[in-house]
Amino acid sequence: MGTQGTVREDQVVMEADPLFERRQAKGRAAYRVFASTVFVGICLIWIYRVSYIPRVGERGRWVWFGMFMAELCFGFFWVFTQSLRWNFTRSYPFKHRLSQRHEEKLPGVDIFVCTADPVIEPPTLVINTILSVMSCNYPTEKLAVYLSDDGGSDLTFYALLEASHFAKYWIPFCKTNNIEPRSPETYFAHNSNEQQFTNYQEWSDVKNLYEEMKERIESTMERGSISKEIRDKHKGFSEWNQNVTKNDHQPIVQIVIDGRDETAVDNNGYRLPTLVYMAREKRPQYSHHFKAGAMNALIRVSSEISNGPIILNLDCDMYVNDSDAIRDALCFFMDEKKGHEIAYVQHPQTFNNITKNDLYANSYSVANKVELAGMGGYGSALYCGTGCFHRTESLCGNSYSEDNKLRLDTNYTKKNDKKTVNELEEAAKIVSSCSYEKDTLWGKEIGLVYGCAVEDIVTGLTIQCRGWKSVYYCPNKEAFLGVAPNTLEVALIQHKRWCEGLFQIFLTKYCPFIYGHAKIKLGAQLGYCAYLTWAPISLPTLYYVIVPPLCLLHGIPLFPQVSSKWFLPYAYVFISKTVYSMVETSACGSTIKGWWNLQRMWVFRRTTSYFFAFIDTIIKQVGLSQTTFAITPKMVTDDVLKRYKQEVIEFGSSNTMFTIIATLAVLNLFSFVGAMAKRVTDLEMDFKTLEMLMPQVILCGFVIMVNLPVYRALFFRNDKGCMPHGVMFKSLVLASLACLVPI
Ligand SMILES: O=c1ccn([C@@H]2O[C@H](COP(=O)(O)OP(=O)(O)O[C@H]3O[C@H](CO)[C@@H](O)[C@H](O)[C@H]3O)[C@@H](O)[C@H]2O)c(=O)[nH]1
Ligand SMILES: [Mn+2]
Repeated sequence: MGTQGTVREDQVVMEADPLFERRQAKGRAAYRVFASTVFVGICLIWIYRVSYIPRVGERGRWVWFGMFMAELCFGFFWVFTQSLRWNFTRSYPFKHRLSQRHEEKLPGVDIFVCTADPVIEPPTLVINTILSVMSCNYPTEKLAVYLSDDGGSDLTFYALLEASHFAKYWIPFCKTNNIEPRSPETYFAHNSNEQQFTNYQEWSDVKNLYEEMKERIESTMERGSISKEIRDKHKGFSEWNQNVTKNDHQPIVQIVIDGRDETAVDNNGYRLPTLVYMAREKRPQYSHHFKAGAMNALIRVSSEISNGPIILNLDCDMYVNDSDAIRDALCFFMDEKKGHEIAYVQHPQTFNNITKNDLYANSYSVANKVELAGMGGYGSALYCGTGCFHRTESLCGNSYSEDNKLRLDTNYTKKNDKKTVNELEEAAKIVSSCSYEKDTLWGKEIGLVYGCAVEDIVTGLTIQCRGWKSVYYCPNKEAFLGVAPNTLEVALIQHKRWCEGLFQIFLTKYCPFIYGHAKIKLGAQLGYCAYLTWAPISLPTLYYVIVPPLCLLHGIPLFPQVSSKWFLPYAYVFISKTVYSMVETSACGSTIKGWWNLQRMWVFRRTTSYFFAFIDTIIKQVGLSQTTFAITPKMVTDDVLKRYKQEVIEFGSSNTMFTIIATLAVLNLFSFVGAMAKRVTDLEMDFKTLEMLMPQVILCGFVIMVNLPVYRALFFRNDKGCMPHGVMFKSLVLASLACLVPI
C-alpha cells in the first residue's frame, strides 16, 4: 500500500508539472526606471525645439522645423522599441517530461523546406537541410519531409534522390553515434579528422559516401543537365520534358520515400521518414505569390499525404543544429494547461557564417535575445518565416476559441493509408495546381497571406488576431542555422525587401493599431511598429546626416551650446542610449567592434535600403508596381568569401545604394574639413560660435568615424571589393554640389 501510494502521488505530481515555463527577466524594474529617465530627456529635447524656433527672417528657421520633426520621429520610434523591452520574458521547455508522459502519442510532424533556384540555392545546401531534418531525434514514422522547389528543377530533384539513398546510411550513423549537428556538410567540416571516434571505419565510410554523393551532384550541376543513365533510374524524371521551364510547368509531385512502406528502411532496418518532392504548377498568367504560394501549396499537398497536426517551416539553408528541436517545440503545444492556446513556436533566425565582429550586423543578437523575447512576453511572438513550428489548424485559418478547446490530434491516424503512392501523387497534383486557389480564401484567410514581401510577419499577425498565442523560444544551443548574406549589397537588398514588406503592413488594413486593436496587447501593437516603421525612419536619419553637417559648414548652429542647460538632455539621451546599447549588445555576445559594425550598418541600412523601401512602398500603394521577391544568394566566389572572412567590406558594385553611402560619407568629410578650415582662417570666428557649433562637430565626427571603411574603399583600396571609380566620381560631384547649396 505504502509503495503504491507513493507511486500514485508521484504520478499526480508528474501530471501537474507543466511542460514549459515562462520566467520574467531580472532587472525589469531597474530598466523601467532607466527608460523613464531617457523619456524625460526626449521630452525636454522636444520642448527645447518648440521653445527656441528661430524667428521669421532668422537664419535656419526651416531647418529648425526639420530638426524638430526628425527628433519627434526618433522619439516615437524609441517608444516603440521600448515596448520590446518592457515585458521581457523567456520560455523554457522540459523535454524530459514530454518523453516521460507522451512518448507514445507524439504527433506527426510535417516539415516544409522551400527552395527557389538551383543556382542561387545550390542543391547540396538544400539536401543538407533535408538530411538534417530526416535524422532528427523523433520517431521516423511520424516525420514527413517536403521539399518545395520553386525553381522547378530536375537538378534539385536529382539531388533529393541522391539524398534519399544516402539517408539510409546517414540516419543510423547519426542516431547510433549520437552526433551533432546532423547536416553532413557541417558535421564533416568541423570533425575533419575524428580520431576519437570509436568506430573509425564506419566514420570514414560514411564520410566517403557523402563526399562521393556531393561530387556527383556538383558535377551534374556543372554539366547543367541530367544524363540519360540517371534519368532512366527514376520515373520522376519523365515530368521534365522540353516544355518545363522555371515559370511555366505542370504540377510535379513525387513521393520519393513512402513512410508507410514497411520495406523502406535504413541500413539498421528502421523505417525511413516520408520524403516528398513538390514543384507546384506555375503559369505565366497566374501570380505564384513567391514563398507564401509555395507554403500554401505545401499545406495542401501534405494534407493529402501525411496530414500532420504540426508543421515545421524551414528555409532551404536552415539546417537543424539541435536534433531535439522538435521535442522542445512540442513541449509548448502539448502542455496540458496552456498548450491548446498556442498557434506557433518561433525560434530565432541564427546563422553559421557570422564573422567574429559580425561585419554586416547579421547576427541580430539583440533582436534575437531581447526584442523578440519581449514580443513573446505579450504572447505575440513574430512569425519569422523559418525555424517556426505551426499548429496546422491555426495556419489553415481556424480561430481560437476558449470553449472549443482544440487539442492536438495525438493519435497518429493515417487517413490515407489505403491509397497507393500513385493515387496520392495525383491527388497532390490537383491541390498544387494554379487554378486550385481560384475563388477560395487561400492567401486571404487560409494559409499564408499573399501580396506582402514579408508574408511571415503579416501571417503571424493574422493568426494572433484570430485569438491564438504564439511563443518565442530562444534556446542556448541554436536549433537551426542558416546562411547570412556575406556581401554588403546582398545584405542591403535583403533589408530593402523586409523593410518594404513591413512598411506595407503598416500602411494597409493590417496596421497593428487597427487590425490588432483589442485583439493583441497594446505593447505588442507598439512592438510590431518598432519593425513596421523601419522605412519611414530613413527620412529623419537622412535629415540628420545631411543637414547638420551642411549647417556646420555654413556656420548655422542647430543645437544648444555646450554650456547651456538645454545641452544636458541631448548629452544624456545620446550618451545613455549609446552606453546602454553597448552594454546590451555585449551582454548578447557581441564584441565591441561588433557593436561598432552594427552602428555602421544601422547608418547604411537607414540611408539606403530603408529609404528605397520607403519610396517603393509608396509607389506600390499608389498601384504603380507589384510585390517582388529578390532571393538572397547563398553562395559567393572565393575571392569575395576571403574578404568577408577578413572582415573587409565588399563595395564592388555600382548599385545606387553605394552612391548614396559614398556621397553621405564624402559630404560629412567635406563639411567637417571645410568648417575646420574656416575656423582656422576666419579670424572673426570667436569661441562662442565654435562652442555653439560643437554638437554638430561631434555629430559630424561620429558619422565620419562610422564611415572610415568607406573612405578606405573610395580612395585607398584597389582590390575587387573597392568602390568603383564611377561611384567615387558621382559621390564627389554630388557632395560638392550639396556643399554649394545656400541655406
Ligand atoms: O518565390 C520564392 C521565393 C523564395 N522562396 C524561398 O523562401 C525562402 C527565403 O528566401 P531568402 O531569399 O533566403 O530570403 P531571406 O530574406 O533570407 O528570408 C527571410 O525573409 C523572408 C521574407 O522576406 C521569409 O520568407 C524567410 O522565411 C526569412 O528567412 C528560401 O528558402 C527560398 O527558397 C520560395 O520558395 N519561393
Ligand atoms: Mn535566407
